[in-house]
Amino acid sequence: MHPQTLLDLCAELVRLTLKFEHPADAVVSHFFRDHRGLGPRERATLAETAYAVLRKKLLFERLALSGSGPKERRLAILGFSGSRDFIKSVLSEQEKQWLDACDGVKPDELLDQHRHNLPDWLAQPLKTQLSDKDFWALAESLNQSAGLDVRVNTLNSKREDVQRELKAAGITAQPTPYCPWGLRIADKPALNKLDVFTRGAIEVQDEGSQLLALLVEAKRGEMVVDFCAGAGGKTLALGAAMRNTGRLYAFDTSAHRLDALKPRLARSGLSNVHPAAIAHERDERVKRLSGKIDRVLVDAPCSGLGTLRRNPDLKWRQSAQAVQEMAAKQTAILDSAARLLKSGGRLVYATCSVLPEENEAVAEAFSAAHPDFEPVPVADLLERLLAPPVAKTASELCSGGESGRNYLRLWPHQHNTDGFFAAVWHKR
Ligand SMILES: C[S@@+](CC[C@H](N)C(=O)[O-])C[C@H]1O[C@@H](n2cnc3c(N)ncnc32)[C@H](O)[C@@H]1O
Repeated sequence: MHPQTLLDLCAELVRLTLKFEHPADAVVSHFFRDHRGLGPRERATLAETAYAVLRKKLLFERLALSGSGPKERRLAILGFSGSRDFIKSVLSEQEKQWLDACDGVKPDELLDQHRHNLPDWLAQPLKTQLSDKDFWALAESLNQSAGLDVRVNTLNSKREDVQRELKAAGITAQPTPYCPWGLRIADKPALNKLDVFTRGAIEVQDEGSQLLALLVEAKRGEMVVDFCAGAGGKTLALGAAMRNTGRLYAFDTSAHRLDALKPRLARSGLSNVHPAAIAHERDERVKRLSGKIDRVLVDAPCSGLGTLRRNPDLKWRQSAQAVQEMAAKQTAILDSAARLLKSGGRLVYATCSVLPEENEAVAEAFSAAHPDFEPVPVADLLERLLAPPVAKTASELCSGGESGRNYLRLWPHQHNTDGFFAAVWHKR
């Protein structure tokens, strides 16, 4: 494809994603369906350019002020994911001079917002939680793309065997640093055609997500509920931990998301999973199981702001008000899901948000309102669940409470996972 045509397409895709009418990944997929002739490299350039603009929107809009021509073209030039020489081959003299001037701008000449590229309502609570050094490290890491982790299906495979099999296919994979089920894959190759994938030995899943499922510690023969199961990333991990025994209910209000679980279940070899679409968190099905369940995972709907490496558009599509509304929803879901537990059972509340409003605040309000639920320090659990030698460093994954051990708190810049939170209770 001629570079000029590619740049025009990049500008068009940037225009469409910046409308924020739909999630960026949906806009990109739709665009590719409308342009079927695009090759894999062109698709990669287009998607990465649009994502680069979403990541650095504030900086690029500031730099674009001094250019000329359509704004989306200027943004696409700044975010273009190919080489500078390639893009310059199609720019006018004026555009080249402007781009050189932009490349020459030094970070210390910029306002903070143009360096961190976060909306104020999000930057403020992050600055409150983190040291200055950590805040800037986080901002930097959120502007990188995420790595590729897989969870090995321990029902039918061993991690070291899968690692060897991937190596034979030319793919380098290392055990994830914390989770005993995970492999971190180098260079993000396509995995879905590999035998190891089609026969259900691996599922793509961030190490942080794997750790949330690990905290449930689901066991053989138990009754377990994955209350917000979605497409079942954690359901599959729980089912394997239960060794395909007992009963694992996968609830969600979205039948559409649960449908996406079905092919994954078929690959996994699990037959102990019972997906069920519920109308809302107080659905009859939930009431019927009240007091009967050993373990409940509430992987709550949230702002998703821990996943900005993958979904950079969320910082522009979410708002402080939406987060507040989300926190009310999370509280209602957690309250309702807790009723499922029998005494001695375990409740795990999790989000992929980095905001205390959706995390510690929800957990602390729940503890205060439910004296029959005893908070379990997550660091204690991890010391037992992680393999040595990382088990000794479990507290580095945690924060909250006087000892700093109460909650799981994963950060992209520290743990190389998405941002995650988890709180755990034991029902007395
Ligand atoms: C964070 S996602 C779940 C991701 C999933 N657990 C996984 O590992 O792939 C949250 C899910 O909660 C579901 N949800 C929203 N409101 C709900 C409710 N009131 N009761 C149950 N699920 C709900 C959403 O449809 C969404 O699938």
